[in-house]
Amino acid sequence: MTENDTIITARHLDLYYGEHHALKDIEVGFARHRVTALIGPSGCGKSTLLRCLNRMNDLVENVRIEGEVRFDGTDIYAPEVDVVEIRKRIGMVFQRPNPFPKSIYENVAYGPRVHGVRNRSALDAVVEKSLRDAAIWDEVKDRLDAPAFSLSGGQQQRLCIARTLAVEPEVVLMDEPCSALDPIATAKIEGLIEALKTRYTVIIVTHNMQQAARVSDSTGFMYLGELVEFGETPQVFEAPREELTERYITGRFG
Ligand SMILES: Nc1ncnc2c1ncn2[C@@H]1O[C@H](COP(=O)(O)OP(=O)(O)OP(=O)(O)O)[C@@H](O)[C@H]1O
Repeated sequence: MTENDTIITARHLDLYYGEHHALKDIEVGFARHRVTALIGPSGCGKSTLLRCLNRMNDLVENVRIEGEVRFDGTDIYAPEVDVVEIRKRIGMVFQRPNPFPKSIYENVAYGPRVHGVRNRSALDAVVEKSLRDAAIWDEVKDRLDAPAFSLSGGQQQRLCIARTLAVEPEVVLMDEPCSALDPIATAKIEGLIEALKTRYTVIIVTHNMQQAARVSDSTGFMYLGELVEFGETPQVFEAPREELTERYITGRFG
């Protein structure tokens, strides 16, 4: 992979929660306009790695990060970096849908407003586009003023994706976005992820190996804070190079 194809690169990345060494010398490049899945047993560091990529771990007390994360060549941990700008360009969708206690419209308009869009027709346009891109426009277009909490869980998650897309990120990080959803809502989000990669780079943490195999182009397998294997998804699932990976994906673990 050339530097150009890689949008985010981690080099010699170590993370400590107090004494606990949660990420160990991670070296990885995430490809632009592709979907990358991070898999591995509970507690192996998937969410921690994901949160390092847009500095979400800054919000955690007692955390120490060493090494480098570069986004389009810029070291995102450099002192002069504007964290708000980084989180705008690298958005995040969480495990449980977390809409604001506001209307559907206001949830999506919030980010663009914070970033300076004031004009009502410009906001209307961005709200419609984001809801369309998140494949929920048809379901909500006649009730944009209804509370976000009146939507189903799956709809709320797509609304949260629309809210993330509204500030035009380049990368969308998803931390187990389907774990609180039923199979139908999950299928909708998986279809959406496939559609998003033409314009965005998606990095998704999932417990669900079938989901990783279905949605991703590349897969990273983590174990005890290390990135054990990283490669094209069919290779990782069908011909893993590492025995640990093979044991995990065939269910012969522990
Ligand atoms: N805020 C925190 N403070 C202290 N330790 C933490 C914190 N967050 C995570 N850890 C620890 O770091 C390790 C990695 O956690 P992380 O949540 O990244 O794993 P994970 O692979 O995403 O797990 P899961 O699949 O269960 O969500 C675990 O041992 C966890 O207990």
